[in-house]
Amino acid sequence: MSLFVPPKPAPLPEKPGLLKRARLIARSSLAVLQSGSYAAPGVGRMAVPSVRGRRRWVYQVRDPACARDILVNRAGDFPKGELMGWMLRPLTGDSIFTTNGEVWRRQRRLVDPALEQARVRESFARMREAAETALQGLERSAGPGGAVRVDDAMTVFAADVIFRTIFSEPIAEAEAREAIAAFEAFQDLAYAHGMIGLSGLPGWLMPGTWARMRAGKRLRRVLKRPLDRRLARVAAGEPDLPTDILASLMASRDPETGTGFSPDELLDQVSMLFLAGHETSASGLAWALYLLAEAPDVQARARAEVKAVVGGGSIAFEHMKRLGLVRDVFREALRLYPPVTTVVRECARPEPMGRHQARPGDPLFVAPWILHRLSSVWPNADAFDPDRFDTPEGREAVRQAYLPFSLGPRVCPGAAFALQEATLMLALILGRFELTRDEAWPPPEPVAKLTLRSANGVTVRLTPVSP
Ligand code: HEM
Repeated sequence: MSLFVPPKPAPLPEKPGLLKRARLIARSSLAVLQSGSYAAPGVGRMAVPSVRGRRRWVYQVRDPACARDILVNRAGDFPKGELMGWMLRPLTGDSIFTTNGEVWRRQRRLVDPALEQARVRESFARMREAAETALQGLERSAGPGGAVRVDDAMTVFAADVIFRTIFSEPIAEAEAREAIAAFEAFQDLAYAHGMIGLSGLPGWLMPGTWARMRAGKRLRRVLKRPLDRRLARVAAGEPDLPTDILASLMASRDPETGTGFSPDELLDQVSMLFLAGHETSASGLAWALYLLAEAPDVQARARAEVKAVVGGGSIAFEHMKRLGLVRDVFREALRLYPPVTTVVRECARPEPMGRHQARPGDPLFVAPWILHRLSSVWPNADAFDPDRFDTPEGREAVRQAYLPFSLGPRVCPGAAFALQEATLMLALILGRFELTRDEAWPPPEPVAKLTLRSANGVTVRLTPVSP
């Protein structure tokens, strides 16, 4: 069986000048990652323009052992940088995503119970409602064999899932549009500001700083409405309140200090869950659908699995663990197209990085994008091969260099949630449609901002299949 090998983005031009480099990085952080090799582990570095006179280096970590040291073994020595906090603060406040030290540890202790396995199981029915709504939308936009922008459809779906599982209410269409538009404006500016910020330019001098703050506020307003409704119901002592992620966040008490989240902190955490939980899942799903459309053999086998497991009835939580191939399709999409292409940390003190000496404050780009494609670790690294997870070589490669959800103490607490929502959505789509390439659509152009997207969207033809 021949495997589908998606085209890799073009490598960086040989020795681009500083301005050209700045333009490439402002468009996509893949420019930093693509400057290194996909063949062998290593740590590279790239100069970025600096306004502070002294040359600034960004380190590109594509060595599995070094990545593990930074994220797992010595995580405390490589905190998140203030630049990321500044970039995201207008949307997520001082939430778990950007804090460090004791503040982060307390937040993590309070957030973990909201996303633990049992709660993910409880969320299944709400995820299925959102998936059914998304399917109806796909049916309407596809018609027979029509081309559909599946990246847009998956963004609305993932936003709806987050809304329903946090608040136990669907997101109204107008609110979804408002939230997604605000988020997109925010993400473009936040990314550009983060990259420009590497140069040391103060935020108040960057064009678009106010627009980023306004976009963050707009999105927070959408999320504050259902939060206020719930706080009012709790204050009124209403019985039978929903048991959902918000209820868990409100009830959470830090076992060490006995404190819970204040209403302002709740808004920060809810906004952070919206940011961390919808763009990433939407990105992974869109790439998975693209890969399935290009790999008819894998698609047919995955559809047969769905039919064998679910039969003609409604999909249930109990089916999830038997949808192994569908799940591996998603895991393989996360390998080739990790939604978080770069996990960014900084040095707290001088550190040897490969052949170089990094200085305190130097940014480290730990790169799932490259680690997942290292030809010295992954057999047939560039091919779409979901069966690899079932082979001894594949399992070894996963152990060494598979980190779509990061690793260590700051590993994504939403991983089980994301795998469940994606397996469910893919299974429902496979049961309802055959996916084929849209010949009018040029191959996708991966562009990494806060998450990995395709510059020209992801379009797939959907043809209804008989049940
Ligand atoms: C395919 C989907 C997802 C992917 C690929 C993903 C990936 C990641 C990665 C790589 C990180 C580490 C970022 C860093 O350290 O800089 C992270 C952190 C995080 N993710 Fe996810 N994520 C996904 C879905 C979700 C979902 C659905 C939720 C919540 C419902 C979530 C909540 C979080 C939170 C709260 C953090 C911060 C953890 C901390 O710093 O302690 N993620 N995610």
